Amino acid sequence: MRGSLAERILATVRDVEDFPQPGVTFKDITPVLADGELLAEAVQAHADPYRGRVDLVAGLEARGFIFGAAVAMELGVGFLPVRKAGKLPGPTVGVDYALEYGSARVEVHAQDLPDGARVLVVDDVLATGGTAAAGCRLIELCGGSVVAVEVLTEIAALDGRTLLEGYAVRSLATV
Ligand SMILES: O=P(O)(O)OC[C@H]1O[C@H](OP(=O)(O)OP(=O)(O)O)[C@H](O)[C@@H]1O
Ligand SMILES: Nc1ncnc2[nH]cnc12
Repeated sequence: MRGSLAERILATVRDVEDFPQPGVTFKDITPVLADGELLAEAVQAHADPYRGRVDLVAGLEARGFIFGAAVAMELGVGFLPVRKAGKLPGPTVGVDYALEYGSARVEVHAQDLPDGARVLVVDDVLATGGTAAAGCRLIELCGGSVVAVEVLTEIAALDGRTLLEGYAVRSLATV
């Protein structure tokens, strides 16, 4: 018998030990991308609660671009790439944040985010929550309002929801 969407996502995401550095168990979502049926179901599940409720989908680099752009198309709205530092030609607005393995900065083209836009933030993995929290802060700095944060997979032990307190966070599959 076919399992639930969450069970099938968890069975498909691949654990890679010691990547990108010793001690980290990396959640590799590429097998989900390779499964056309599961990918379509995941994108639809991400989009369903937000039909008519968002003006823009923001995807977090890099894997959030893949799911986010697909969700934006499913919702019939535009897509805003939230990029790592130095990738956008600008002018940009940016926020620094800490990662499970290092630190980083995310940036957007604020002129592509209309004032007051209702934004859905999409990524593949929620770990410490640093990336998603930085993305949410960035959208608010630019005058947008965050409707929710959608992730394919949440690593509950890393407690990402603490950094995202006050935001609606939904994960399709939690480990
Ligand atoms: O909740 P956090 O602890 O912030 O971690 C989650 C983030 O980490 C991964 O991206 P990564 O920074 O590895 O970048 P990449 O997608 O460009 O490889 C993942 O795709 C999320 O964006
Ligand atoms: N363990 C992990 N797997 C995949 N992406 C991550 N981002 C931060 N921690 C991660």
